[in-house]
Amino acid sequence: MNEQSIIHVEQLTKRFGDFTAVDAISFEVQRGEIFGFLGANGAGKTTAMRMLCGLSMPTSGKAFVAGFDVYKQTEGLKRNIGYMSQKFSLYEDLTIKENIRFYAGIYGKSDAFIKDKTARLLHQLHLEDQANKLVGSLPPGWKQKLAFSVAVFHEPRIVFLDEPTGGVDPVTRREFWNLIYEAAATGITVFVTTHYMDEAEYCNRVTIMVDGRIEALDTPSALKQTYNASSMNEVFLQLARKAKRNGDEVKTA
Ligand SMILES: Nc1ncnc2c1ncn2[C@@H]1O[C@H](COP(=O)(O)OP(=O)(O)OP(=O)(O)O)[C@@H](O)[C@H]1O
Repeated sequence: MNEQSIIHVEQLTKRFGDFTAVDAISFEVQRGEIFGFLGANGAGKTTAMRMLCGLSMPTSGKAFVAGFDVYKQTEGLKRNIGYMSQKFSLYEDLTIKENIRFYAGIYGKSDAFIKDKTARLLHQLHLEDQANKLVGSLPPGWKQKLAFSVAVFHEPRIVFLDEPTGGVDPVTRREFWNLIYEAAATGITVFVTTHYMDEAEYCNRVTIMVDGRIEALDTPSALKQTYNASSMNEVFLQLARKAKRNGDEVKTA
């Protein structure tokens, strides 16, 4: 395992019965990288990410995240990562401040840490005047920015983002990516799945999954060169066209 890698994955596989959702994938992610995880619907992105977060047991293969073994050290793993999905939402009937306190409390942060960091966070998001407003009253883009900030509040070594910007407008998506860059600049590694190809261009390296396998992995510029494409969208279409799955298979859990 490379000294600098924060994620090390070797032949990682997940089967549901006879169906192989993730098929022997291998890769490394370096500390501080913004690592994009792309693929058509049903390619296996969420399944792979859930295994890396210690939420789903692999069928076979190896994976270490922040030095923790995803088979045996899931508690340590969960304490050292942040996670945000499109479906993850803050508690709408709690205020902004209460949400922050609730999630920070889960990670066992001290009162002094929570107080100081909350003040800095509200300032960064320009939400000082709204701290006591219910989250349910915020526009969707603000909820997403707040959800991201809460996911990295405990200063994890790596944050997993599963389609974090689904359904938000391009300006808000751009602002969201500024938050991602700020987090990466503090040394947090970012592992992000997205369907937006402009966002793929913002990543340091990008993986494209097709039918459970890693079909390509490189920097956006190297991928464009390899596939003789002018945009990541073109690269993606060339690869995703090979897919036989359509993502409509029934999810059982
Ligand atoms: N619990 C499960 N039981 C059976 N099949 C599953 C289960 N979870 C996922 N799958 C199947 O595994 C495949 C990969 O699904 P996954 O959700 O990982 O894809 P994805 O790349 O994240 O897709 P999307 O972009 O639509 O979220 C799909 O065919 C899906 O139907």
